[in-house]
Amino acid sequence: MILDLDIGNTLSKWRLKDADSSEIRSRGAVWTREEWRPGSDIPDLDVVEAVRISSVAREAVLEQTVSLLHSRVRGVHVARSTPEALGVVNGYEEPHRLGVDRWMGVLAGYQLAGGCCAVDCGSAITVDFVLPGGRHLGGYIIPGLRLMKESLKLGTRNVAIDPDSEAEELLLPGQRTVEAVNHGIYMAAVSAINRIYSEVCDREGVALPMLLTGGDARVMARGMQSPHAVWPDMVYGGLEACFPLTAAERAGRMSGAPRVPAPAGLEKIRAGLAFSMLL
Ligand SMILES: Nc1ncnc2c1ncn2[C@@H]1O[C@H](COP(=O)(O)OP(=O)(O)O)[C@@H](O)[C@H]1O
Ligand SMILES: CC(C)(COP(=O)(O)O)[C@@H](O)C(=O)NCCC(=O)O
Ligand SMILES: [K+]
Repeated sequence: MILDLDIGNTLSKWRLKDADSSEIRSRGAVWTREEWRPGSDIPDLDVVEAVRISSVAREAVLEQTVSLLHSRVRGVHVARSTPEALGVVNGYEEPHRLGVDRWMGVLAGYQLAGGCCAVDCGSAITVDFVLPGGRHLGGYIIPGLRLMKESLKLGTRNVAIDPDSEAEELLLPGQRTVEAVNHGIYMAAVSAINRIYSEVCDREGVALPMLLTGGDARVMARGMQSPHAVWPDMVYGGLEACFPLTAAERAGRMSGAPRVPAPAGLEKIRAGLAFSMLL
């Protein structure tokens, strides 16, 4: 079995992949914490022959995790952000500072779709662009839905929030505090992504397919104006592409990859942008 780990700021996600059949056998998530030990909520390492890790947690957490794994597993592969990989040139001035989960998403997106807009809706929402030739432009970082809610709670006296409720009637003005917060934050996040996408496509003169991942990908997808696909395993896709271990991976196939969404025409994107400027 191959154990894939995606350690985010909120949740540490794992999945077990059969090295022979390439099938995903099980998956789970635990809160990201200081220490990571196999236990009831974490898979049994006896069946694991290789581990692949993407981590944006504190370096000490990663080091501890890796040393724990090294004593039990033969192959431990830790992903790093690099200046170039798999035909993509990292757009950051200091490439190693790009969050490795973003880099994994960009590499997976490029392998699947060529140029694309990769959106990761987790603790933070990140929007990254890579052009058809493989040039990563860099991206945008905004607080995720939960962080936005928590910041309101921290910074105000009378704003009650419900961290677990999702906005439903998104466009309506809220008539209770919780509703006003949910709708406001949802509008802030989806409007930002829609605008960023249109502005960058307009500027670069190319309509790019949009791929979404992360804990809030599904709810965010409902507000996207452009054709898009949700790919829950996009970060894992980057790990597969960087460290191919199975026959399918060596042939370039990534588990759970969606069909590439056909983007709207550039003219339509530009028309939408012009319309939004008039409002
Ligand atoms: N059951 C859940 N538990 C925790 N967070 C959830 C859950 N469902 C959705 N979320 C949302 O997903 C986010 C975490 O998504 P994830 O992509 O795992 O983040 P990260 O990679 O930053 O750890 C939370 O901030 C929250 O908004
Ligand atoms: C932007 C992030 C916090 C997103 O992390 P996540 O929401 O997935 O937990 C992470 O990619 C990160 O720590 N990046 C380093 C800074 C950067 O990418 O510029
Ligand atoms: K993220």
